[in-house]
Amino acid sequence: MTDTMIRTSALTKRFTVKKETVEAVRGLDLRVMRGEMVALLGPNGAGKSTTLRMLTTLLPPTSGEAEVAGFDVVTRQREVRARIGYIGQGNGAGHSQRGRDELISQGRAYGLSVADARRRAQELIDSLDLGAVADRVVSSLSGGQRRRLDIAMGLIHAPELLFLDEPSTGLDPQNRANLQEHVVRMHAEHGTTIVLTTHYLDEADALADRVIVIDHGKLIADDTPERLKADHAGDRITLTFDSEDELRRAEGHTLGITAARTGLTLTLRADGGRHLVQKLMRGFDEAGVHVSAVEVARPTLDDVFLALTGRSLREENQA
Ligand SMILES: Nc1ncnc2c1ncn2[C@@H]1O[C@H](COP(=O)(O)OP(=O)(O)OP(=O)(O)O)[C@@H](O)[C@H]1O
Repeated sequence: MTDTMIRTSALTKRFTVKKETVEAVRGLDLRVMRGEMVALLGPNGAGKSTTLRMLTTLLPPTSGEAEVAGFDVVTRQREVRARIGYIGQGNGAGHSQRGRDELISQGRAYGLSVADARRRAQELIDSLDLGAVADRVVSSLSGGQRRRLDIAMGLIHAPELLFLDEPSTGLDPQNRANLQEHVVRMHAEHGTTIVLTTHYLDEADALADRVIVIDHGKLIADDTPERLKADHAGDRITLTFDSEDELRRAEGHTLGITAARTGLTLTLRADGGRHLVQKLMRGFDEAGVHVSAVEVARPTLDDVFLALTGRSLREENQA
């Protein structure tokens, strides 16, 4: 058994549409170890889905290599598929069957005996808290319940590696928190390696041991959420003023730090925010500038994302 669960080397995918070539993934070198929980992040069109599709054998690479659980994704597709679970967006469970029957059929499709499929379905119903809904038809379940059933479907054959493509998209905050709790539990109880993509950076921060950021098909950062925040984004200092005039005068006393302006608010980014605020306030005092509110916030992964890609994932979501 290999300790490296995913290894890619110069993995590349080009699409040609009407004589135009799109380089969706450009020479990606990745490594994910057994038992890790890794978040793959990137703006829209960065190449996340294409990468996942290559790793799950659904799409052949144009060049480069990828191995999953020690097997080449091109020449050993069957072995790879037997070891992975893939939960895409809105696929998985159908509508007309009861949840439990969907699970059992899925288990049978993976070659489990009826008895094993039943046993495994029951285990997943218990561990994903699906007891109350397993005997209802899938079409009657809530979004959060459906998502948990999708996850159970992806886990029926006890995969070593689970790909979760935007697991909580479309869920309300409560269901999202609940789903996260289940993912954490699955990971802890079974040691399943998990690779997830998400548009919620707080989710990546809460769940992932490691965050891999890709943009324009290339890897641009790969580290723990803590180190990414420490390395790529300073504290955020927000200063609010009572009037345009106060704000304009304050702009001349920001110690040379660039300040972004929104309405009557200035936002500055710098390391050591608390210490800096004291210095700024002394400067404002001396200049007779009145500040009506001051806030210092530690950086979030969204700040890191903005620093790395020049785009905010939050803004993209709202767009
Ligand atoms: N089948 C295809 N044919 C042509 N171009 C494609 C195809 N699939 C993806 N692309 C292009 O490849 C690039 C990467 O797309 P991909 O779907 O991998 O991005 P993503 O990071 O998953 O984006 P999102 O967050 O929007 O899902 C995009 O420019 C996309 O338009």
